[in-house]
Amino acid sequence: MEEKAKAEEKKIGMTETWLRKHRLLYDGATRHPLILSIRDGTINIASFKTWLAQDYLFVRAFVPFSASVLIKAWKESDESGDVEVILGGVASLEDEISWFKREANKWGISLSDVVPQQANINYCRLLEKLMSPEVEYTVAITAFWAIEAVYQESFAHCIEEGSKTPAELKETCMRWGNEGFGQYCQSLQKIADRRLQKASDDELKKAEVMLLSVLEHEVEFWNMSRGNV
Ligand SMILES: Cc1ncc(CO)c(N)n1
Repeated sequence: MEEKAKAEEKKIGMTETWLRKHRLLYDGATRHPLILSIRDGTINIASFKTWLAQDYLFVRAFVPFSASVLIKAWKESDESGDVEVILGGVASLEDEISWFKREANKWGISLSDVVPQQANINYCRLLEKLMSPEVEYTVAITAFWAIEAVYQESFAHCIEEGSKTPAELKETCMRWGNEGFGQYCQSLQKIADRRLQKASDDELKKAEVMLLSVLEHEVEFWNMSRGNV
């Protein structure tokens, strides 16, 4: 059966259909060894610091990307509520950047000296491609949702009952693992599903390929911290 029909029959969204189809890759992105090591308390702090420093650079690039999704929503969306949801995300990035600065300070990391690693450069390049006005809103919002959802699922796993996450890493996990962020991700997923339901086959294909690309970049991003293990 065609995927679109499958999604309609089971009354699940296109994004969920894709996550089931690409389960292995999704688990690779959300249950990475770095995340598992945070959860079981065996994390090497040097790995954490590498991730933190690299993610600060990523989030700086994520700001203009988020703004570009906001512009696409304003121009192309069939529902005005999308703008508010995305605006909420854009607005929270100022606090997020301040948090990265405080957290880096706590760990003795000088952010101005951080050099982006290849996986980070590659991921930021993908964000830049997505900022192009030629990229459809449906494709961009699918990527936006996936990027946020991977962090939500990953860090929520570290604060679940039974996890042995070290106390000094709990705040980091709460940042993306908290319920509010989870609800925000669900709002993004709903928008993506609504758009994908109306999308052409060509757009659907592009969005699915983009989802896979995001997941692959997320795995590579976590892998950067392996240099310290
Ligand atoms: C690499 C990466 N993916 C997703 C997020 C969530 O915004 C982040 N901060 N960094």
